[in-house]
Amino acid sequence: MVQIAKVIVDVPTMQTNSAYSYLIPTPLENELKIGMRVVVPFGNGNRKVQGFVVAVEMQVAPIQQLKEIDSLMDLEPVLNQELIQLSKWLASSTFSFQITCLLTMLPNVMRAKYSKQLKIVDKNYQRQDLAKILPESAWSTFEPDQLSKEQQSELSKLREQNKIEIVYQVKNQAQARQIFQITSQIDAEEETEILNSLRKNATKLRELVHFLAEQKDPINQPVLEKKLSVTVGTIKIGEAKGWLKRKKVEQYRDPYKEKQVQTKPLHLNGEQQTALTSITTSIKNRLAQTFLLEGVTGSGKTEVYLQAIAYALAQGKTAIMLVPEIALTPQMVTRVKGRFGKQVAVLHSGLSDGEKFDEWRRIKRHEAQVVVGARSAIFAPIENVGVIIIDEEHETSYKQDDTPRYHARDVAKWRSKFYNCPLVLGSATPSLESRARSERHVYQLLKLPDRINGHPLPKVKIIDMREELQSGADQNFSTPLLTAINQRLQTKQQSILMLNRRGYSSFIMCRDCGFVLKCPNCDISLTLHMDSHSMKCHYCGHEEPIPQICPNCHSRKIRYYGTGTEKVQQELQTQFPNARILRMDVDTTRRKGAHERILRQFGNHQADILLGTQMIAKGLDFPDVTLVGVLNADTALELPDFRASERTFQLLTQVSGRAGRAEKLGEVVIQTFNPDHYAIQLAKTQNYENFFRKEMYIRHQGKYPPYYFTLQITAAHKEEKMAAAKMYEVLNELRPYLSGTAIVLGPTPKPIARIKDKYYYQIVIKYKNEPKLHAAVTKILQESQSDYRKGVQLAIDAQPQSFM
Ligand SMILES: Nc1ncnc2c1ncn2[C@@H]1O[C@H](COP(=O)(O)OP(=O)(O)OP(=O)(O)O)[C@@H](O)[C@H]1O
Ligand SMILES: [Zn+2]
Ligand SMILES: [Zn+2]
Repeated sequence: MVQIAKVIVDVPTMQTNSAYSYLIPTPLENELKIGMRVVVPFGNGNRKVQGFVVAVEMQVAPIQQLKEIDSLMDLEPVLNQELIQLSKWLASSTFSFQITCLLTMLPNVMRAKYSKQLKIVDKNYQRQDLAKILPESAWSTFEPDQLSKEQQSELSKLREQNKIEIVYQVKNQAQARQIFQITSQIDAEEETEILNSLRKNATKLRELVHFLAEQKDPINQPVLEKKLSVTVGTIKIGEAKGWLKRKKVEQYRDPYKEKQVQTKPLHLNGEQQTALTSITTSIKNRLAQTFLLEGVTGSGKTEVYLQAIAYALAQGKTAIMLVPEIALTPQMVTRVKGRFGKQVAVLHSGLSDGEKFDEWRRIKRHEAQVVVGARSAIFAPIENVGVIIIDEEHETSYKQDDTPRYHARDVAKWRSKFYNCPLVLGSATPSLESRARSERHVYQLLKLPDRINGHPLPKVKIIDMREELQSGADQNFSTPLLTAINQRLQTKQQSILMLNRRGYSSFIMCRDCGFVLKCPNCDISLTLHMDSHSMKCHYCGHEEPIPQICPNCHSRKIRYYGTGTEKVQQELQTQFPNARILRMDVDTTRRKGAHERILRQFGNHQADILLGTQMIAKGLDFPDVTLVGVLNADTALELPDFRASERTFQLLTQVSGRAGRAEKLGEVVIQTFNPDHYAIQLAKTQNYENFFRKEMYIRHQGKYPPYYFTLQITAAHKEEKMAAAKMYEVLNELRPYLSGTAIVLGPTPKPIARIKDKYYYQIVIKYKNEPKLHAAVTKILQESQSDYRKGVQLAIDAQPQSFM
């Protein structure tokens, strides 16, 4: 019998979902664990590649010669058994490779080529002893694959005993920042004695002694320095006299170190209480139930989440809470941290790699019990989960648009089953899929139909821009909107204005020949940006100077068309010279912390108007905002997509919900060229239930989700005919496996047929029940590996968010 490790290898050009067997070298037999990364020889040339150990088995000595594990990349598992199991399911359900899924679950620093260091973490463990195993010179650029198996084994044991660890050297941030922690060595009795021995005018020393006599808990040196305004010198005297002990401790980078205001649970209203009780009952009874919490904007969903988390913690469990990408996170993080303080770990894309890694380690070491984060936080290495919450569950950002193309909701469901804990999906405008599932009692529907304290929903006015323009109004601002803004300025209330297009104007056109300046790499017009004085492509980032004469006919009559946030800001300022305007879009929030700053300024009344793209539509809770204006409600409606109405309704309802959340009444003005469209009409009354029924009818007619499942397959190539040919080939291969009830759309070019100099062709399959489809597509995926060399990229998206 021999010990065999099953390893999923990382070979990008030859990916497979099956694990390879490797012999475990004797010195590593006890140290190699499932979930560690290893270096193994692979292929004929015995090239060294990294891989994940996913199983360890005893086998009768195999007939063919097995290769040996080369070395351990980790001294401890980086993924636990649950996550390894999850990766397998994820690979299958998203048609991707297991290695891609495993890597997706790790923080960036562990994926990239950062250098590693060996650190002693147990202060009782001696440097000399470690030096016996490995010379100190090898600690700072620690490369496990350069070591003998015996050395690796020894180090692994030390890690297990928590004496050492591997740290990653993150650019310009020393890994694991160290600070001194101070522990008092004196008590009240000694205080008098010591004070008597000190000179009267040694004020600082006396203060220090007095402080130490009362301070029982360890305190960080910087905090102490500030508190007593003493110098390091004074503290060192204290150390020399034996009044205190100083010890180096690791300080995590804390992106939210500013003091959080501690908040207490609010007294719930009846509906909140009913919803909470359903959830806590599931937590208590360990039921993997999915709840859909449908509550109008401002109905207090967040408070229900917080109390459900509190309940889970009280039961000795942990919690995961997902929030949509970054825009919403600052306010939400503040609210969760305000309730649970240090127990919270935050994971989202706004953090640096180092910060994310620190938070990830805190979770892994069970130092954090609540994880709040964006999509990928669903892979947090947290255990013993008691409740999972997905706020704004309808948000598209929960679906990753690159491999693995997973939806966080599906991963959450898997983990909820694994831990037998409830999953709570919350929204004022649930996705049609989720709402339909609650109709069939797959999910349990919980409703919060009213705003807190009986505050009414804001009054919504729909403005027909066709009429407005005929009566000579401004392009961007109707008379009623201008009047409403003016009123707010007079009464010192705040306004939020949304325009779903950034930049200055959406395109430029020659009035003589109709020429529109397009991106050379994509089938899309370039957007004018005044602040950078350039034309930019929002798809590939291409940038070029603003043309003064038409490149086509050399006419000088080049005009700007369409409006972006930049131009509106300028016009708004002209209309209201004294108004203080903040702009929030991708361009103004590129820098780290910019989001937080803009929102803080608005919250502090340093501005009257917050103007932005859809980024400002969700989650914001500012009591003095009484006006919300939507400058153009039609941008989403015009897209050739089956979800266009759903997106429009959701966006309008969400953004309307920002108005009148506290005592003062709210008003919403929506400008549109399609005032009769049902998505806009129903957003007027914010009647989700009516919208749901109407939209379900239309989806049923069109055979779209949630009545049908969908699968999108896309081929990309530099040459259009190659992309098209591949799609026809795929379709021919699939046909025999499809039943007569499946509907195939395409092959067709994508609505934007060319992006970044590649042509895209797609097919969409709509189906109800196709038992052979999964296997057939998996096979096509495996075979497509060989197309890589021909430059054809195949992408498979199960249940895509749109067909665009
Ligand atoms: N039981 C309660 N008593 C008093 N105030 C409450 C209660 N529950 C929530 N609130 C307050 O009401 C406001 C709206 O609540 P919250 O932000 O949780 O609503 P929401 O449903 O999550 O909103 P949205 O979906 O619009 O983001 C908040 O300021 C919150 O502090
Ligand atoms: Zn021209
Ligand atoms: Zn482009």
